[in-house]
Amino acid sequence: MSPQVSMILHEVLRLYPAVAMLSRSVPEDVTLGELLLPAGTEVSIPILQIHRDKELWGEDAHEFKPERFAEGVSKATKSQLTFLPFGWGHKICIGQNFAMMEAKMAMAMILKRFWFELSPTYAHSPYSFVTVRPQHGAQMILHRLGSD
Ligand code: HEM
Repeated sequence: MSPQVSMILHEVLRLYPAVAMLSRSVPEDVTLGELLLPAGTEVSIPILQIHRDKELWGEDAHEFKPERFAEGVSKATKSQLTFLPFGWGHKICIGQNFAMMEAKMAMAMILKRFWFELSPTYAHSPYSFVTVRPQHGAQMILHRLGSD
């Protein structure tokens, strides 16, 4: 499948990361720059805020622009840890490659048979309840290809 699909999926995961916030607990005293984190400290990693930070992503951080990822994730992030839809480190999502492949296959199967558009009943209201999801669902209208 074309690289454009990966770019689109990455941009969707940037704006709407399924997991909005991660936490880690510090097992032993750690010094981060001038900061001392004593053992037992809970650290939150605000993925959603990092993904939408204008200092990191530019003034258009809230806009849907898949072309940011035209040259891959490391170019888009300037090799910084600013794109974390699957987490990072030793607990990184074990299913990330599978999930990307699955999404591309599902897309290919749909696009082979249909074109689709958002239903006028759709109200854009993403919210985070365990995972980030559309609060009122995502109603689509599917048109069978070649039927009109
Ligand atoms: C778009 C789809 C998915 C997203 C956005 C996602 C995201 C995440 C995130 C953020 C974490 C936490 C990583 C961390 O703490 O650094 C995680 C962990 C995990 N994910 Fe996924 N995931 C997805 C799909 C999947 C799939 C398809 C599987 C299995 C087939 C899977 C299996 C796991 C497992 C087992 C962990 C725990 C890893 C550990 O604690 O060592 N995920 N995922």
